[in-house]
Parts: sequence; C-alpha cells; structure tokens
Amino acid sequence: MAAFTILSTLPSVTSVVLIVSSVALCAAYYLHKKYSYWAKRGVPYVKPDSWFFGNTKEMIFQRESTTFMFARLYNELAGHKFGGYYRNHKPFLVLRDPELIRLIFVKNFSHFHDRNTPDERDFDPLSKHLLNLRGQRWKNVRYKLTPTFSSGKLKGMHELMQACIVELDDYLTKATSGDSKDSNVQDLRELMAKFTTDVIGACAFGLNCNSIRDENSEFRRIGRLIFSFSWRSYIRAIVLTLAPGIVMATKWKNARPEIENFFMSVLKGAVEHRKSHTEQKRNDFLQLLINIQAEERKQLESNGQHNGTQNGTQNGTQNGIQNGLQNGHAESVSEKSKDILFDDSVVASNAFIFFIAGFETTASTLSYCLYELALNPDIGEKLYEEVESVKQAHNGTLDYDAVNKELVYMEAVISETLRKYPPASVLGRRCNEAFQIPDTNVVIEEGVGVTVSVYGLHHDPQYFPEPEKFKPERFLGENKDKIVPGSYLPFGDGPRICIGMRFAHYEMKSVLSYIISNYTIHRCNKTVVPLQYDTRSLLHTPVGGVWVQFQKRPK
Ligand code: HEM
Repeated sequence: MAAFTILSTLPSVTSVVLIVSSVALCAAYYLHKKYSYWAKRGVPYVKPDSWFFGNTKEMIFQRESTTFMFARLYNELAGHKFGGYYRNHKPFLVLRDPELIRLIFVKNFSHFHDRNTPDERDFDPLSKHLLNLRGQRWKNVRYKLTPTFSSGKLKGMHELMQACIVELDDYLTKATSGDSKDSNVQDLRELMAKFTTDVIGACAFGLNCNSIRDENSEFRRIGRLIFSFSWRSYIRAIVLTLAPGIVMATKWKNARPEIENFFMSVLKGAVEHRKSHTEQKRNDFLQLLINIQAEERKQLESNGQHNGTQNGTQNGTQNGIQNGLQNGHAESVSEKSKDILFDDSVVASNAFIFFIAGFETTASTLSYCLYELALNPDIGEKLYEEVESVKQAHNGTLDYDAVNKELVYMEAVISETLRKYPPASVLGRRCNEAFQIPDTNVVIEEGVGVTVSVYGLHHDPQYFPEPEKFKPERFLGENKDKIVPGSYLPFGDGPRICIGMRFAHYEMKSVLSYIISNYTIHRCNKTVVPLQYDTRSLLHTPVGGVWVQFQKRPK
C-alpha cells in the first residue's frame, strides 16, 4: 500500500518524457534561432559543426590552432568579400576583402573602435591596458602613450638595446667557440625570447633581466609561464565566451596569481628604487608612464579638481604607485576621481602589456627570420653585404638612423617573415554602432564581432603568389607598391594599429645586423622542415623549437 502511494506521487513516465522533450525542443528552437542569424540576413556563412561551440569546436578541443582555424574559415568563404561564422552561438563576421577591411578598421573606425576582448575590469589590476581598453578611455590613454614610441624616445633607448646585444654577443661567442660540437646548435625560439626579454625588461622597466646570462632568470621563467598552456587559462577562456557573467561575478582574473604577484612586486621595486635614486636619469617606458601620471596630476591640481593626498610631483606619483601596489591593489583611494586617467593600475597594466606584447612577438619573428636564412643562404649573404656596406659608410658602426633608414633589404626580409609567419594571426573588432556594408543590404549590428585572418590573407595566392615561398623581393621597389592595401596586416591597421611597431622594427633590425655581421646560420640535424605547429597555442608556436647552427664568420 505504502509503495503504491509513493509510486502514485512520482511523475508518470509520460510526464517525464513530456518535460524532457519540451526542454529539448525549446533548446533546439533557441539554437536553431541563434544559428539562423546569418542565413536570415542572406549572408554566406560557414556551417557550424557543433551545436554548442558553433564553428570553434576544433579550436576548443585543441585539434586545430587558432591561426589555422581562422585561416580555414577564411578559405571556406573563398569567393565572398565577407561571411558569417559562429563562436559558440554568437554570430561573427569574417572580413575577407582588403578594401572592406580598411573601410572597417580605418575609415569607419568610429563604428568599430573596440576589440572583442572583455571590457576592462576593476577587480583585475593588470587588465587596464591598451589591448583591452574601450571607447573614449582607450582613446585618451592611446593619445597619451603615443609619444612614448616617438623617434626621439626610441633613440634614447639605443644604449639600453646595445647593452643587451653585448650580452648576446658574449653568449654566442662562448657557444660557437665551445669544445662540444653541438654548442653552436641553438633553439632560436628560446635564444631570441631570452634576448627580447632582456630588451623589453631594460626598455620597459629599466631592469637587467639577465635572461641570456642566467639559465634560471625569473623574467624568462615568468615569460614562459605567460605563453605556456594552462588548464586555468583554457577553462577561463571557454567560460568567458560562453558565459562572461560568471568570470565577472567570480572576479576571475586573466593573469595567474604567480604572474600578477611577480609583476606587481617588480613594479613596486622599480618605483621604490626610483624614489631613492632621483638623480638617475631614466629613459624607459615605466619612467615615461610615471611622467605622464605626474603631469596629469599636476594639471588636475592646477584645475582644482584633484583632492588627493599626493603633492603632484614626480615623487608624489611614485609614492602613490607604491602605496597602491603595497595595498595589494593598484589603485589608491585618492585616485578614485573620475578625472584620473593614469591611475596606478593603468600605469601597471601598460608596463605589463608592453612586456607581454613586446617580447614574444619580436622573439617569434626573429626566430622565423633566422630559420629562413638557414634554409636560404643566398638571402643571408645578400643581407650580409647590405649590413657591411651600410656599416662602412658609417665608420664601422650602425647608429639609430642608419639602422632605421638604410637597411632596405633587411626591412624587406623582416616584412616577408611577418607575412609568412604573422605572430598575431587574427585581428578582431566589435561593432559599437550599426554599420551597413556599402553596396549591400547587410547591416553589422551593434555587439557583433568582426574577424580578420591575417594568416589567411598573407597566404592567399591572390595577394601573394606562391605564398609558401620566402621571397623578400615582394617588399622591394615596385613590387612593394603593388601590395593591395589591407592585404598585409602584421601590425593590424587603423588607429588601433600596434603601438610598438617602430620599436619592434628597430629592435629586430639592430639584433639581426649584429648576428648577420658575425655569424652564418645553417641547417642542422635538428632543423625541422616544414615546421609543425602546436595546436594549443594562441600565437603560432612550432612544436619542439626552431633549431639551427651558428658559425662564426672569419674576421
Ligand atoms: C613583431 C612584433 C610585433 C607584432 C607583429 C605586433 C602585432 C600587433 C598587432 C597585430 C596588434 C593589434 C593591432 C590591431 O588590432 O589592429 C598589436 C597591438 C598592440 N601591440 Fe604589438 N606587435 C609587436 C610588437 C609590439 C611591441 C614591441 C610592443 C610594446 C613595446 C607592442 C605593444 C602593443 C600594444 C600595446 C597593442 C595594443 C594597441 C592598441 O589597442 O591601442 N607590440 N600588436
């Protein structure tokens, strides 16, 4: 009897089936509606291959790298100027036509001024940097930071960079004169990452990171950690696309705690040092950021708007940063005024992003460039001749202007490297104001993201015939003039183009001219051709490194 009563209170099999099928139907209807977005608008699109992840399943399950997944979407939409795809169930547009790309990235920037990255978050002290900032706040910070990369400022960093080249020289001299027959065989990824870490450490923080000299350098360890795969970052990235609200509500920071703590303590140390050594003239990015902050405070004070406790002098600013960093958050109470643009966390975040954006991209370009020289010795010899002749014209040394203006063939070799191996292979913008694509009825609605596969464009034979061949002459003379605007985008385009572009070019040309002058680069039995790429990496990273052999040139 009791059993009968319990059974009668349970829902019948029919009602369970009904409930389950109604939920399934609602979910199917919801997803069908979501995935009809592009079809309804008559836009060609790539059919999603997963109900849950749209077109990004292969990337999410790490079977395809980000670079190759977006290049595949680009290729699948061949014949169209643009086409739709879905990230999870959100609609995105791939832009394929260079003219349309320029229209969106440059001419109609006011409709697309933000990236697809999440908005700056108050709980994350290292997130308020140029890559993430949006709208007017981005504009103001960018405006203030642009002079930081002027020729005058970069010229002032010449000595810092040369000091890092001396370290590299010391290392390579030992390696190539070592007893072991393999000591001159080097993993370019690792060697160049150590070099660019030292450069950016010196130029961003005024610090000697010692990555080349010291195998256990903390900076290099943290640099490796930033770009290595972690389940934490992987799960966070998935949650961020599926349910960004969860990341915000749980204050789930992007940087791992170890990385955040490291940078916060480095910054605190650097600021403390500057406070007690005001006599030392500095010319690094951190000092330039501190100066901008000091100027801003001075101006706010003179406008009578700033009631904080700092006195507005450079020392005051340094105290402010120090207090903020010491309190475990980068913003001191006195800085909450809405008028303040360069609060402590904006200073910390931008020094941090210069480090991250600055070392890996240049290291990867340098390693691919030297790899190609090992495969194409004739290009290496042509480079050598150019470097030697420019050096001769300048009494045997290359100053800032000679490096910048006279190494024309080297510039072409670097441009070709960036074409074949763009480190930032995908660009994105988020539509902030509806935009009708000219000569069509298609309107990109507010909130919809647009994507450019830089790798897809750079490997499209329509723009770069025989794209797998390494041909620097594409970027020389009249060939250069024939490059279709909007088809070559290693540094992006429009007002949000890479702010460090000139710095990167200068750094790469400086170190390459040193290497080319002193060494020849060769294939060795560890050189892999063609390179195989890590499907888990965001930046196109080869598996197992990029190995070549260095041989000292006879003097
Ligand atoms: C070969 C080296 C480099 C490459 C290929 C590269 C590439 C890029 C690309 C593609 C973007 C996005 C542009 C867009 O969305 O239109 C970008 C943005 C950025 N890069 Fe670089 N970059 C390099 C070196 C550097 C260096 C050395 C620094 C700093 C010292 C730097 C700092 C930045 C910053 C802060 C942004 C965000 C700019 C903004 O939104 O206003 N990059 N970079």
